[in-house]
Amino acid sequence: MPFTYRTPNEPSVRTTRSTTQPPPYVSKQAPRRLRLQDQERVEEKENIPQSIGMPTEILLPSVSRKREPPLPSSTTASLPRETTSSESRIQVRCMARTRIPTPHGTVFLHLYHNTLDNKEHLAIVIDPAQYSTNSQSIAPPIRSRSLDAIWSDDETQEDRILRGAYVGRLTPETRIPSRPIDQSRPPTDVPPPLVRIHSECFTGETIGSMRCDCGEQLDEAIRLISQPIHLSTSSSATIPGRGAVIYLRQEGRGIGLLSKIQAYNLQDVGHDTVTANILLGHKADERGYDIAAAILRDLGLGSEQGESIRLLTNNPDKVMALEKEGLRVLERLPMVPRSWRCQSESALSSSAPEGRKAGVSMIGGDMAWGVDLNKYLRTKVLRMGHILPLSMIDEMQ
Ligand SMILES: Nc1nc2c(ncn2[C@@H]2O[C@H](COP(=O)(O)OP(=O)(O)OP(=O)(O)O)[C@@H](O)[C@H]2O)c(=O)[nH]1
Repeated sequence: MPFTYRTPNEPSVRTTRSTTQPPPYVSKQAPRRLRLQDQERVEEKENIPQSIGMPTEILLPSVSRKREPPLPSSTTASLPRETTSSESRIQVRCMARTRIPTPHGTVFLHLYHNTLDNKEHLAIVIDPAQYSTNSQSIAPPIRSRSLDAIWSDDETQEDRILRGAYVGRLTPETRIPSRPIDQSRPPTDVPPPLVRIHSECFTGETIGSMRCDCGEQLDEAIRLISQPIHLSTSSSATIPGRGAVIYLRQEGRGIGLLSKIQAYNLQDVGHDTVTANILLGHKADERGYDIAAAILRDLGLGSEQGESIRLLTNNPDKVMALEKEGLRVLERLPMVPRSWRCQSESALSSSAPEGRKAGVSMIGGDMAWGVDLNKYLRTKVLRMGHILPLSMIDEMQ
């Protein structure tokens, strides 16, 4: 008996299936925008305040138990007065920041809460000059306004250190709490920071799946942002690389891991990544970038008061979404798959299947290549409008 996947707007598609299997799958998960509308209606009805109120648990003996206060006025005040998009509503707060050593150098992981969803979105800030003990950087430090704000009158130095509101290095001997930062940034000759908006991909980033290029892209973004910056004023002068990866918890282009796993099975029976989403009752892409924009503003990146940004992406939607949010994107830089750039036979391992190299797609790993990935990349270009030269991949066939 034929198996029919029904979707509200699409004609049904038939594949073959045994009669002993369960009834056809119909996704009960509405597209993201509809879900958010529903959530807003419930909030309005129940008059739930749009502040973020989570308790701060004790982690240090000297830190007192406190409720998290409402968003600091500095963050709210940084929002433009006239807004047409969601930016007037969404507020973010950096709850904690810490140093993470990586194969590409030191990064600062920032964990954010927001007033739109209950996910913990992240910012990976690459600005090692802040960590350096000996240099006075000529570039403005990339810091979170909400993290550096004073959260309450009785906030102690220990509270601030615990949540990462410190400057320089944190050591057993050195603990220098940060101060609230000035909104304005003096203009500099330093090139605008590199920024990537990255969407969560458990399969690609955690278990090294080569169905997609997500793991490699995350690694490549951190690597690129960490590269020293050559200053135009002098051919030899460089400063440490600086920028940020905004890591959004929008697994599977916003459809969630369950649906993405089902979509992979649809891909194995012959559909591409776009059709698979649609057959499950989703849109090809259900992501939003309003939270990313709010986080960037909080970091002083792309906002009126901050620096403009250079965005690492092949996806024109991301550039448009940020510009619609009022952010200043000076330039788009492509994310060309490593295997496309490194086409010689010797560059592809002969020992591993499909040219896979050890550590591929993990942070600090090598390049990914394979039949599934090839299909995925092609579909992104041909059906999702991603800007990549397909001629490069064709030369590899
Ligand atoms: N639904 C679905 N999501 C996928 C699939 N493969 C990867 N993803 C998700 O796709 C997201 C990444 O989006 P991509 O379309 O690869 O790239 P992008 O972020 O739009 O564009 P770039 O900035 O150029 O990388 C992550 O959330 C992944 O979990 C798939 O086959 N189906």
